[in-house]
Amino acid sequence: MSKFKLAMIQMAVGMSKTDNVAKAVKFISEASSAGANIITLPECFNSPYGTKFFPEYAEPIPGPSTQALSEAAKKNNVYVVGGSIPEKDGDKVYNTCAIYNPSGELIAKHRKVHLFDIDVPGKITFKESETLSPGDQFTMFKTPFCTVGVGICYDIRFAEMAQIYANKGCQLIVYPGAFNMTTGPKHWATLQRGRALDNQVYVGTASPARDTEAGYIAWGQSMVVDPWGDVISETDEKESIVYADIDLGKLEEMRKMIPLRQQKRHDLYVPPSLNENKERRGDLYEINP
Ligand SMILES: O=C(O)CCC(=O)C(=O)O
Repeated sequence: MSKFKLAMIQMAVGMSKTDNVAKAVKFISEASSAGANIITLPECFNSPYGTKFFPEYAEPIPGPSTQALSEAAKKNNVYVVGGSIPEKDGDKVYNTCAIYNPSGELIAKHRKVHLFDIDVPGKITFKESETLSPGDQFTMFKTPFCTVGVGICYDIRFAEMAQIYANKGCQLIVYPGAFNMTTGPKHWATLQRGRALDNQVYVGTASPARDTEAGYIAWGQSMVVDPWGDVISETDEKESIVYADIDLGKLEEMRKMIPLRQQKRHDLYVPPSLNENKERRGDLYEINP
């Protein structure tokens, strides 16, 4: 099954959690009717994006929002990469993506590992760490179509993470994300094309639709990039579904023509301290064809 259809849902997210979840379920059903096999929701699909909202909207996994995703995955016989929700675990809140298989089983959970703490004076200051805790694991899952790596939004800026996913066999990396009106136009597409080109993988992103009335205005422009770095499907700022036909044959062909994976000088990239630690080095640079 080297060909499949990927859908990235760009949905408007409002103040009502119930409405947000109902909308996500409706979009999953629509994407499935259009033939999608793997469907990704945006970051924070059940809650407005903002540090004050995270604790208020947080719930455990499983909980009502992810239970709805589990049922939608099963009913529509699809993989659902559940964007993210504020996840409550004890006294901590994480920005977490729950992933369901077509039987409705939770097969993986990614807690955003790099928290979005930036300060661009006069433009945007945001500090997720005010209310969120970071995850401490990378997350991959296997499907009959391909192996998928998961990152959330700011995670896309960290090239090593994508490289580790690719080295461990991922052919697709998905990033539910909510870039903003400052970094969106400057970095969003470039980062995706960079991650795709460096690692010769497909990259897909799903953003909330833009709401100019919101406290945090998401950029939108969900897209899918192929291993050549070409944007093969994208949308503007409004609600919509981005579909892409993924062809792993094209990925393999590209990797043969430009054999970066065989040419990498792993012996030169590793700092001496790591070089002595074979186990850790293997973890970083193990190649999984
Ligand atoms: O990296 C950026 O510019 C935006 C990141 C972001 O919005 C997020 O991590 O939620």
